Amino acid sequence: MSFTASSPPSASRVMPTSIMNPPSTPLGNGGAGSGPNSTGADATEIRGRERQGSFGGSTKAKILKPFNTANIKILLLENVNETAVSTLRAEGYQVETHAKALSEDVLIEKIRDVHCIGIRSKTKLTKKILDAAEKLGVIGCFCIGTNQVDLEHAAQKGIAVFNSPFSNSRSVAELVIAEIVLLSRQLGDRNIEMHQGIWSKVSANCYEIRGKTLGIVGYGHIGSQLSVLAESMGMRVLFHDVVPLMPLGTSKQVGSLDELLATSDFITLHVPETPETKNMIGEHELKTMKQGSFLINASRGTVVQISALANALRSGHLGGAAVDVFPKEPAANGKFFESELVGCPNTLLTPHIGGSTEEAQSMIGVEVSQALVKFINYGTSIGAVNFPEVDLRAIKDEENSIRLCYTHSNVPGVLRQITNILADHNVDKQFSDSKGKIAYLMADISDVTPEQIQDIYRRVSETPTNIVTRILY
Ligand SMILES: NC(=O)C1=CN([C@@H]2O[C@H](COP(=O)(O)OP(=O)(O)OC[C@H]3O[C@@H](n4cnc5c(N)ncnc54)[C@H](O)[C@@H]3O)[C@@H](O)[C@H]2O)C=CC1
Ligand SMILES: O=C(O)CCC(=O)C(=O)O
Repeated sequence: MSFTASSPPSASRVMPTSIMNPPSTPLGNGGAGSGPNSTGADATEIRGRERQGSFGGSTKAKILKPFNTANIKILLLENVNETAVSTLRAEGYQVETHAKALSEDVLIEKIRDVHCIGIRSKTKLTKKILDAAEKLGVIGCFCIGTNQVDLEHAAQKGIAVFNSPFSNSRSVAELVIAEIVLLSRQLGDRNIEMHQGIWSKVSANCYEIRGKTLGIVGYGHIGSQLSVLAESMGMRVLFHDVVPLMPLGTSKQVGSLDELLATSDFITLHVPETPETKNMIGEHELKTMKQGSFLINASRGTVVQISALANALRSGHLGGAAVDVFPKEPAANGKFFESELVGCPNTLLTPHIGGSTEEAQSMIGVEVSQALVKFINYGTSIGAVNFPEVDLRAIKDEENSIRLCYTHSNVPGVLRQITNILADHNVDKQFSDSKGKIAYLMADISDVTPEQIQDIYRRVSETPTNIVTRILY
């Protein structure tokens, strides 16, 4: 593709190369129809769309996008909600969907030439898989947890990762409330017996939850929502968290995990998967829990040692457990599930459905797909979990203005290089931030000719600290 002076007057155009190309990708490899003069079917569609941000007053904000959005390939796995599919297709992107997670081999093949991938909790985006991705610029986790992605490696490759921090929190909290009642009344076992034709009317060891103590481990979005719901049902709420947090209602933060375990009738886990939470609940912790108390895990499978839990249930030390997440989960519906917990007394097992409600999935689909569109079209990284968060006011709707998005190594001297490159241009506004080893700079530049755009692109992408350079216009 080449730049000519006769670019269409208001068609959105983007960087001189394909979107999120690796630094080594040569200029102009966008393929047929990807140049600024191309009249891709999406170009007219784009013009009518709502504009990002505003300048106030009557100044028109320019819609920035990759020039030919039909060239952008998005791979959505694990039955990502239709709201996401339609949002992304409405942008003109090519969207391929799969109901299941893919095997590693197939994923490596598929990820090679996509610019964006959307996953839920099953797809592991490891270093090996990320290294196979030649054009990947952004990952959408259509869930809360992001432990399935090698976040640091992604950042080092200039790949931003977005998630939905709280769209399914309420769904998880409601499931846990249901489980507290089910465990307390041994409903799982009664239900199994009835389906086997066994009538077993018992009240021994069945309790109301009113007045009982709920111990929440991890008082974040889910834990705190649960706290409110549990108190409204008459429970006393205690919690343990690594940071001091404002207790909601009459709940109380306790000094240690052991204190919480020793004083609660129900323990529920709502921590992320981290090195610190791996095997957080093992033999010692289960022994510390009260005789006849209950454990609920809807966080991540690695947080609980399954053998120790199975022993505590079979020995009768625990009165029951509800487990939604497992160290090894089948890749798809219909696949065989096995666990030492199968057959344990008063044990509710669910297939990682904490966040699986129509409401949550629909909200997640909208939230994450919008973040992806903003990153692809405008470079906005607000909300990214592994990336510096950068945004700028909308760019003025002027023919010759561009946005430079530069992901680079976070080392001294970079801004001096960029300032030198942009020294003779009119930089309207600029913002830069860093996170760990990488930094991200966004600059809006006006009054640039196509030749100058090429020159800026070339000089910035050739800086030794370059990770990814994009120019949106
Ligand atoms: N079963 C399911 O379908 C779902 C599971 N989840 C899981 O639940 C987890 C929690 O979700 P949110 O409440 O939204 O996360 P959050 O980030 O809002 O809260 C997590 C809390 O855990 C605390 N924490 C971290 N490490 C800790 C430690 N070692 N000890 C004690 N507290 C610690 C944090 O300080 C924070 O307050 C997610 O990371 C995800 O893995 C989330 C949604 C659905
Ligand atoms: O619904 C999913 O696939 C995953 C839910 C979950 O575990 C999360 O949001 O972290």
